[in-house]
Amino acid sequence: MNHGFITFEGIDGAGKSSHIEALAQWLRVRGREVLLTREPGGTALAERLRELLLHEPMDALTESLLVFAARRDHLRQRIEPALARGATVLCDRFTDATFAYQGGGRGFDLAVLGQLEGWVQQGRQPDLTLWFDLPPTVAARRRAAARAADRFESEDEIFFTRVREGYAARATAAPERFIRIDAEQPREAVWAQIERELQERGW
Ligand SMILES: Nc1ncnc2c1ncn2[C@@H]1O[C@H](COP(=O)(O)OP(=O)(O)O)[C@@H](O)[C@H]1O
Ligand SMILES: Cc1cn([C@H]2C[C@H](O)[C@@H](COP(=O)(O)OP(=O)(O)O)O2)c(=O)[nH]c1=O
Repeated sequence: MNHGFITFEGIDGAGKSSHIEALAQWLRVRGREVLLTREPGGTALAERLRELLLHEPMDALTESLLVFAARRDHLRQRIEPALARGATVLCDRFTDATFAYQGGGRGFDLAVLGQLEGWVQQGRQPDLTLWFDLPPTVAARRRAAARAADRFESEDEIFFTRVREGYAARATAAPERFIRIDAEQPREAVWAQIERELQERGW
């Protein structure tokens, strides 16, 4: 039976948060220890950096350094120890979000992001990435109905189109770990796809 590191990705409003808890339950009833966490965040330090990232104005390099600083702390304090004891880690966003938002959305240098990724992760990559993909217009409609926008969520459709392209490029570069979830479907169909994809892969 598979275990390891699963990440959830997609533009804001794609429906990730609605399914991550359901997947945690699905794994727990199958006897797995599950760590449910998120980025930026997951440790006291990283949650403080998250507050700054979501609300304080800053340039794309500062943003990139802060998300990777938060990630470093999160990996060392929580993700790596959980994987070492055999738990399954479910993380709401990880480095693909940095390539999509800072790289795609903000247009920041992908080569620099690749170097930071190498330093911070020392080769660690998710075993599986569920990419919730849908048109930015649909996601914007869902967000508008659900919550007040933070610094990223107030960006326009062009920004989210670039973020989506950033995810698509990461998926093309690592097809073995990416699963594209059709997030435009009704909730039940999204969940059915997630369950099917995991079962097919022996999770
Ligand atoms: N498949 C779906 N169809 C319609 N609305 C959805 C679907 N999945 C989630 N939603 C709604 O869209 C909003 C954003 O979902 P959320 O899970 O917070 O997205 P994310 O975590 O990806 O930003 C919420 O109000 C949620 O109830
Ligand atoms: C992990 C990560 C997130 N982000 C952004 C994307 C999201 O808009 C925001 C927070 O993500 P998220 O937790 O999905 O927001 P919410 O709680 O509102 O659903 O941070 C980056 O820009 N780069 C990153 O590396």
